[in-house]
Amino acid sequence: MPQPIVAANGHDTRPKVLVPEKLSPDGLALLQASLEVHERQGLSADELLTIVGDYDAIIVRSETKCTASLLKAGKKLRVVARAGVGVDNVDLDAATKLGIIVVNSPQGNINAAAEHTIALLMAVARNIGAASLSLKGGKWERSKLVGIEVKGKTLGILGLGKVGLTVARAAGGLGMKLLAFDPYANPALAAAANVEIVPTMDELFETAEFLTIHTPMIASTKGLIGTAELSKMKPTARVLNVARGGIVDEVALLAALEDGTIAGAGIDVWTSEPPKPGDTASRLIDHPKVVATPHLGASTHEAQENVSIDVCEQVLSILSGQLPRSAVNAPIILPEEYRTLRPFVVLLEKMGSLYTQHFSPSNTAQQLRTTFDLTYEGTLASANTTKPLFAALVKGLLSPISSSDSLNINIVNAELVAKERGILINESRSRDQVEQEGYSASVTLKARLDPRSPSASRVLRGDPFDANASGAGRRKKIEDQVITGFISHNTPYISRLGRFNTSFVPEGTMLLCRNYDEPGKIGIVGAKLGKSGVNIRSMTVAPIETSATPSEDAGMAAGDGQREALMILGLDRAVSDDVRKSLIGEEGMLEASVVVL
Ligand SMILES: NC(=O)C1=CN([C@@H]2O[C@H](COP(=O)(O)OP(=O)(O)OC[C@H]3O[C@@H](n4cnc5c(N)ncnc54)[C@H](O)[C@@H]3O)[C@@H](O)[C@H]2O)C=CC1
Ligand SMILES: O=C(O)C(=O)COP(=O)(O)O
Repeated sequence: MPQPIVAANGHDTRPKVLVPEKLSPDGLALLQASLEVHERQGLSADELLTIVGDYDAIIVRSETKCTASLLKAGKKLRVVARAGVGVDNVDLDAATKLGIIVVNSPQGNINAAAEHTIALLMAVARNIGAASLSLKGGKWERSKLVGIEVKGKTLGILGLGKVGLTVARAAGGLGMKLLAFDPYANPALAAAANVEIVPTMDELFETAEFLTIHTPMIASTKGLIGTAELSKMKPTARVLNVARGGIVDEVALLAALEDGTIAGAGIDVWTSEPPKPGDTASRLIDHPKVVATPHLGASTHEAQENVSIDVCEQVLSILSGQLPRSAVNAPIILPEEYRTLRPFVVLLEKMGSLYTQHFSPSNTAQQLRTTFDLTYEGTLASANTTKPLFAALVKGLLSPISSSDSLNINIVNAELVAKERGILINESRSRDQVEQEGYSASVTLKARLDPRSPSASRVLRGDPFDANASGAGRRKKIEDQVITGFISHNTPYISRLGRFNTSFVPEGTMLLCRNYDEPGKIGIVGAKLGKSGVNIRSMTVAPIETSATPSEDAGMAAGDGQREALMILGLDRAVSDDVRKSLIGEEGMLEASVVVL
């Protein structure tokens, strides 16, 4: 949980949450201890745009339009929380691109929406709206307001998801016959609720005495019910919409009511909310055959408490570095799964960063354009998801060459970002036992020739060393660009770097020197570093019997079969590039790179 932090100047530096709509205080109370919560109802779109940049999270209902420009203006935004189900007011593509997690509350108001649908069903069947108005107007019109019973009538359900099924169960209790059209319906759940799934939408339109809509508002459902569909319905039929305005075309619905194509409608949601005076929605609201409510489906105390607590808990999770339970634009990862993966997330980020700094420092943020094989070995091969590891690797690869504020990479946008930067990562699993030295899982990152550029076969990439150095100091084959890491006692280790088997903790500033395995090399490096005021904190030497031959490995003098060693030094401060270069000039020193991990 984020802790309250007060800066030296006394200002509150807790993460900030903007709440521009009415949210139940039950959830907000959870935030108040560790976050700065600003409830600002009634802001215009422009005002919102001006202030959103100050906030780490925004919690909305259906009124706030989280457009691409609003999300872009939210420079610090890490989460958009929708206290409800429908996320059609959030530009999900833009959020994903920006690495902003969008969460919702998929269960909290389902019952409320279903009960509201039943309320409209009964109100439409029994003329409740008109009767109430008439009586309040001093009239007593019993014979004019005779209704119909729903018992024995057919309810057609378009969209048999959570709300649709809950409506079905309640309507079944009222003795209705239940039909549904939903290409993705769960047949077992449908059968258990006595719902017959029909193969075509037309069958629903033709048979239903009441048609109720419970699909989300997405491109394929916008205007799903128009003049053609309404004309297939019985003249006695009534339409209910507690899903979203615009799924039923309002102009077509008004015409169908006026010319008697259908008998009535119960509508909770509108194309434009609130409807503007004089527009079609307003004419529908005034229509005597319509029972209208102002988007009240989720407006019960119970539902508002549920959704508020649900999304506030998720905001807290995300702002404290955990994963939410209902991310709309990210994979669902169970907390216990994430706990197991967490040390490897740290390892993968370090491996990515080590790769770029050691093997590929001349690349730019725009294009890393490399193909990698990433293999999860041992027990890690059975992980349900590797998304957080993938994201950590992409972040690590790019962090040394991107400014940190442009680098909001997480499970939401990692794949997109990798694609944009030309990075191809092939993930695979190897169940071979890696039980040794107290660890049972490891990860290997291997660069390989980019199949996208055939000419790459002779291109030697990633010279981490001095391009002016001659002979052995010059270049490294892409096949040698391998890093293996493992976790022991929650600490990340590198066990292979290039051709060297080693074991070191990738942390802080490190100097990596390849040299002939001869006496005196450590002394030379130590003296040079000491002269420039740099202390050595740790040291590991990894020897190798080199296998390179001059013909295979252009520019490498190691083909003479001389033993090489990789010296890995942990340093207490940064090393200037001049000092690094001066090391390569020394007798038997082949390469030197500095990495910060
Ligand atoms: N009026 C209000 O206050 C409330 C409105 N809602 C609305 O209800 C919608 C549904 O909510 P849930 O049931 O929780 O969603 P859900 O995702 O559980 O169910 C939606 C169902 O619609 C189906 N579907 C999608 N396209 C379809 C199509 N072209 N034809 C037939 N079926 C299709 C899906 O397969 C899915 O089973 C939400 O998206 C939201 O817009 C939800 C809560 C409150
Ligand atoms: O949850 C939904 O999809 C709703 O439509 C509820 O909207 P609201 O939060 O009441 O503005």
